[in-house]
Amino acid sequence: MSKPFHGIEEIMADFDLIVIGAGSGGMATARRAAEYGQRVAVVESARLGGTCVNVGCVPKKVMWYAASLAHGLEEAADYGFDLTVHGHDWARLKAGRDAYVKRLNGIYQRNLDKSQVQLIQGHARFTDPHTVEVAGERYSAKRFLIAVGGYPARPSIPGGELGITSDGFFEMEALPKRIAVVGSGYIAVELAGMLQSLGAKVSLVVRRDGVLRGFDESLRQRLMHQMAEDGIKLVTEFVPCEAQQDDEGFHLSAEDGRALGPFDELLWAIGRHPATDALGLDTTAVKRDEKGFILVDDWQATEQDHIFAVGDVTGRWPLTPVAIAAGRRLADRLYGGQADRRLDYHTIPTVVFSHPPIGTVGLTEAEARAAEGAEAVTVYEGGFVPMYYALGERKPKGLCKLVCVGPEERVVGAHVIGMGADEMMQGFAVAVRMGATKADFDDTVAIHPTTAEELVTLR
Ligand SMILES: Cc1cc2nc3c(=O)[nH]c(=O)nc-3n(C[C@H](O)[C@H](O)[C@H](O)COP(=O)(O)OP(=O)(O)OC[C@H]3O[C@@H](n4cnc5c(N)ncnc54)[C@H](O)[C@@H]3O)c2cc1C
Ligand SMILES: NC(=O)c1ccc[n+]([C@@H]2O[C@H](COP(=O)([O-])OP(=O)(O)OC[C@H]3O[C@@H](n4cnc5c(N)ncnc54)[C@H](O)[C@@H]3O)[C@@H](O)[C@H]2O)c1
Repeated sequence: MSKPFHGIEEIMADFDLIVIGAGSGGMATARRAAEYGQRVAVVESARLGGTCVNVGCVPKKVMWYAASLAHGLEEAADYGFDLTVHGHDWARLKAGRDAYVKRLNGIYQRNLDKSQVQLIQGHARFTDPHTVEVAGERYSAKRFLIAVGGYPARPSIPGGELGITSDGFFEMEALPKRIAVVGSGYIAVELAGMLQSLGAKVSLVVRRDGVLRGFDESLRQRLMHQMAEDGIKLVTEFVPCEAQQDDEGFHLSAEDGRALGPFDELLWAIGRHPATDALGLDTTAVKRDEKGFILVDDWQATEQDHIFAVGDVTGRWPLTPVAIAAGRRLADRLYGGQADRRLDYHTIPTVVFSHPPIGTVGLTEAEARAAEGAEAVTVYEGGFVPMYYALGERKPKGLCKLVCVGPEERVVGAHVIGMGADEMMQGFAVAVRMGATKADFDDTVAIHPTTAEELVTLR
């Protein structure tokens, strides 16, 4: 099927654009390009929707809702409900979750059909800069988008192959009684919280002093405090050097000689690798960094002028809406006549679905001080207990913080941990992006009684 390729203008290619990977970034770009009248194909080796739909955001959020309900059941008595809970049916939850994901896979297929994007099923590999091979067939295109995402890492230590990763978490048929979650990023924190809330005894094993390095220090400390109160055992400064499994379960050994275990399950949540190894990139001019992430410029362009990359594979802000936004803007620029369109990677809001959740946008206090000088930074911070907890014993404390710079006190960072932080941050992100000052926040009339009002009443 492949045809000679002499340059973008004169070629006779099978497609205008071939997208490799039908995940968040790939699907969004393919459909947007097709809307502009391009002949588009998308190649996918697994299920439509990629990480987010199948083993990421979506099934994760279902589990977070389940965990939040578990907390809600505890608090129901404070509100007068006389409930007897007869345990939790993990298999039923998993079946419902799997069925929902399957429905989404179907919706993605229908969306491709509606957009007239051709789906090519199989693993794509470049055979030259203008051709990919999929299941023995060759396809050429004027342009390519690499949106292959990544996969969960395992440590290169003896026993690193034991246990599961986040992919395995979504296959678990039952709740383990005792589990070690190794890692300290988003995934470790989120999965540890869900497992604990649903009844597992969780040890969260981190290499350094705590979780979520890079997040604002106040949020990190508050979250670690709450995790401990909720019964999660945080094991710090533990650098695993070996994992073992015997009749009793899994065991972990650390470089300093400490040992942990036994556990019924061991979950590695230590980051993700880009899926670039088997892509045939050596037949192109596309460059990767030392970890395998594809190097792109501010326009998502690689070193090969007709090959672009978006999403996790670029190693920048590995979040679904970021992959989507970068991809859609790329299509607008290449096919929609919008020459300046590209994603601004500053001020990206994000949520950690912990218990309670974290919502954050912009600079942390430490980042602002480093960027602007300590004397230019003013910080407003306050703790609160959401009114929801007023009637009961359990009172998870929230915290919110505004990081401001300059005499005008422009808000460059907004950080919240507490009930509702997940839903409230989107709107505040708009304000921060627009350059709102502390006075703008103060001048905004509060909505009462809510958690969100804490951010406009900070003194
Ligand atoms: C447990 C977990 C929870 C998460 N929760 C959130 C969240 O709450 N919010 C959020 O914003 N983000 C979350 N993320 C991150 C989010 O899932 C990713 O940022 C997003 O999916 C990246 O999209 P992508 O298009 O870059 O890649 P992906 O979605 O990973 O899609 C890549 C696709 O390419 C396919 N592929 C790979 N190689 C080839 C090849 N050679 N040929 C053909 N197809 C190929 C893969 O099968 C895959 O379907 C989470 C991730 C995980 C793992
Ligand atoms: N709510 C969300 O939006 C959400 C949820 C989950 C994941 N994600 C995205 O997915 C990405 C990947 O998540 P992640 O949690 O896997 O990665 P991460 O990069 O956030 O965290 C990995 C952590 O593992 C630690 N680590 C690395 N090697 C280790 C080792 N050998 N032993 C012990 N610890 C080790 C690191 O210090 C790091 O803190 C995130 O960066 C995030 O962008 C987003």
